[in-house]
Amino acid sequence: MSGKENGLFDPKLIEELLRKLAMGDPLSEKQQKEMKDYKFWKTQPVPLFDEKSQADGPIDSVRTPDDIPDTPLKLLSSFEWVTLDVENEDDLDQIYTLLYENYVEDVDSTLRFKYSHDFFKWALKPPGWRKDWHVGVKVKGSGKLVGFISAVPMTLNLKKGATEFPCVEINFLCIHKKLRDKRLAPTLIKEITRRVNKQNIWQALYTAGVVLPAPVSVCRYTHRPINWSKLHDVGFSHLPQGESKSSMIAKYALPSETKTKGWREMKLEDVDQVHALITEYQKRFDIVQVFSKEEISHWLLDVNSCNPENKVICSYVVENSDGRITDFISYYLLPFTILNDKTHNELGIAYLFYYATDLADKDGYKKRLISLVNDALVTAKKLNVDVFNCLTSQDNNLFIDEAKFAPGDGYLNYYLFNYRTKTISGGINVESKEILKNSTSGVGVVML
Ligand SMILES: CCCCCCCCCCCCCC(=O)SCCNC(=O)CCNC(=O)[C@H](O)C(C)(C)COP(=O)(O)OP(=O)(O)OC[C@H]1O[C@@H](n2cnc3c(N)ncnc32)[C@H](O)[C@@H]1OP(=O)(O)O
Repeated sequence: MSGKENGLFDPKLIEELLRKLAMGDPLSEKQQKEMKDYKFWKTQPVPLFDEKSQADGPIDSVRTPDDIPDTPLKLLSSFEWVTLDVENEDDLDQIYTLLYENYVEDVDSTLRFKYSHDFFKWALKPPGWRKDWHVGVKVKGSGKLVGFISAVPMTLNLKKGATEFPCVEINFLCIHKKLRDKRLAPTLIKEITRRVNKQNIWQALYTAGVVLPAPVSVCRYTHRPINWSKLHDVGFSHLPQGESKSSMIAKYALPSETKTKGWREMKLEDVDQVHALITEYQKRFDIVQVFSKEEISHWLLDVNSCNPENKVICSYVVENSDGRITDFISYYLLPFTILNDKTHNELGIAYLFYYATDLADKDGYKKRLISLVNDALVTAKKLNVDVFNCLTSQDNNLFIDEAKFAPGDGYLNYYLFNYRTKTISGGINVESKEILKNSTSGVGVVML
């Protein structure tokens, strides 16, 4: 049952919110076009829809960086390629402005992603990051940034260890609203591909709300109100029939303190143990990111953050009486700015990130996940989070109901560039899109 159906939310407003959170609409006819209509994507090394089973592996013929042109594709004479420097505050401001004003679809939007410089530094500067993978298009003369795409390095592991290769994660593709539908996106995609190929990397992972040829998996967004009263104030949650405001507030109330014994914030000294824990835990999924210890420090602790007060990533561990770390859980914060509301100017939003536990027994495992997530919700509330999101990826389906997450209308499609493999369960029924209760997904990788 979706959040809309069970009367949790005001249908129109919440649908719009969910779409923005998911960066994509529920499947519309326009999106379900045929392969021949994907003028750009049909020329790219990606799997077709409903492909007859073929052997797993790269789609393109083998090439070397020397086979790749040294210079970028030509742009119209009024535009130029730029490389953005995420260590330079002015460049960060330009990325911020482009995304703030254009990453959300509707012109009259009252919500904007409240990106921060810290968020970009975290998202765009993991170990091994390259400046020339932060690609922009500017208008010559005015110097205005009108297009952006980024790649960050990662190691991907498929099929429970059977295949492992270096690849990139592509994110933040954005084109100024006034330049939409002019085929600039394919140009940016080809340019980032060229720059990545020059480094002898031939595969990429990316997610999108839109349907493109052809998803390796699809997950559904779910949402857990934390501050129901505020969500109601700003018009995102309506009062279901037969309920009172106080009954809704009581429904979503959380304890003031965490309950798991040994729960505490993750520290730098925990990196080795957390690295071992997640490496073991990830073996249960079909598509995962392989982390180095350096990457764990970056993604879970944001060790290079200049502003520890302005948290982007929150990670907690459970340490037992022997000093052993048995579990960890993390989430990242990306609030919305609310425009035109007299009382509230920000909506606090958390996204579940990575977690792991060493508990193997089946019943205990589910209970453990529920208590970890509930404790994460308690900590998120203290950080002024109003709604906590998670996908049907990982083993999230085991706690979604119990921790009071409601399915949304947003879906996230996962794609591999230049790699073919069998589709992976995203924790939902592919036809009905219903969440598979008590059945988990094969998707272990979490994308921003
Ligand atoms: C080895 C290394 C490989 C590296 C590269 C790996 C691939 C990376 C792929 C990128 C992963 C990005 C991951 C993220 O960041 S997902 C987030 C995407 N960004 C947004 O949704 C922000 C708001 N929207 C926009 O800024 C624009 O509408 C965008 C930029 C999305 C399209 O601009 P515009 O609306 O002005 O269109 P066009 O005329 O230029 O181009 C039309 C063509 O573009 C295809 N299109 C539309 N949306 C997407 C999309 N989200 N991924 C891939 N392709 C997309 C579309 O099907 C059509 O192709 P075809 O239907 O004719 O075939």
